[in-house]
Amino acid sequence: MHPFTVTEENKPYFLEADLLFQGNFRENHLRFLSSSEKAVSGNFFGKLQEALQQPDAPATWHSAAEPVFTASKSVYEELVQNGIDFLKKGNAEKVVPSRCAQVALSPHFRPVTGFFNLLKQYPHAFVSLVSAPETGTWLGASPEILVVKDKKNIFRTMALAGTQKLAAGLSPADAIWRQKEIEEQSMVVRYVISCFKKIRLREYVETGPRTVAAGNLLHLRSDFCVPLNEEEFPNLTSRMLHLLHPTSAVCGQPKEAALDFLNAHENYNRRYYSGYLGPVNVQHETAVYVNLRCLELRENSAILYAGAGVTVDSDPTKEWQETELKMQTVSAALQLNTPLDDTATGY
Ligand SMILES: C=C(O[C@@H]1C=C(C(=O)O)C=C[C@H]1O)C(=O)O
Repeated sequence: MHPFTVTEENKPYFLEADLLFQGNFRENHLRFLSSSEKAVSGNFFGKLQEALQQPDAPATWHSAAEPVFTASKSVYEELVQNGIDFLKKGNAEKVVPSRCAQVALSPHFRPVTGFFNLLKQYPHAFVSLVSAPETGTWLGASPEILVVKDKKNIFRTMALAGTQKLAAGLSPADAIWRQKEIEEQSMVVRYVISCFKKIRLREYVETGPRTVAAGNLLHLRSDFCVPLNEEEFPNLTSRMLHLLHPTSAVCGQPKEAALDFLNAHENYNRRYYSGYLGPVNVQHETAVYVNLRCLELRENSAILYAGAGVTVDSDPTKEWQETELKMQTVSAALQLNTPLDDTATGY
């Protein structure tokens, strides 16, 4: 779990796994990787079932004490307008201002049920629930790969940007994009290629952009893949991870100028939102995702986070609406009074 920017309050944490299971949540469908894991799992699943069967027992999770600075519509629109003015002066090409909003939690809320709700609704997303004393508790359904290295030693990353609402009755293939979104996404493509260039890697395969659905939204996505040759490019995955983060999809372009703008104007702590998370070197696979479409749990509330790519052609009210739509992705997890549904848990 890695924050957007590393500071005294926001540190990266490597959380070591005690248990890895693959398959359906129901124990008879699980495949354990070792007998010791099976023993640990008995205890883990027993406690989990118990907690889920007693929805009125007091719920506890790790909750951070950081102050919360939410932005109203007018404050966020002003931030976007500041971003547009900053870009018009020629300081940068793109900035990604973000904000958070706080919503009350139902006393029946259970993080694990929220996790399963997200899993059911977004079968193609990276659905995660992380709870640790150091990070607090985060729940999310990310559509965006930062770096992947699969079992076949293929490296992958993507350029995801440009957002529109998925209209009822239409499929992603019917989407029509404006120049603003096409340019915004092509900046992310150029940024990914510039990272490959920094390490003199020319053998990547680029496909797209094509329209993809992520919950109620559509994005433009280009995919990059590199068959890994460890001799020529040792540690490519970790080198690319450090070069890519924060990408121009969540920060802006050029990176330093965009970061300066965000540090000076965003006026809140992103914490782990737009940082990254995911399994590292688990069974020879690494899958690190950008921490987007996420919420953070506090004692009696949830903090929703979202941002929007701003270029000189942006309209502050439309960018506000975009952040509202992005927040809806994960707030879907907050309708949590439904009992655990077995059919929702296969992955
Ligand atoms: C910044 C976010 O999303 C990113 C920004 C996008 C955009 O500006 O169109 C689209 C997808 C993500 O790369 C977010 O979800 O908070």
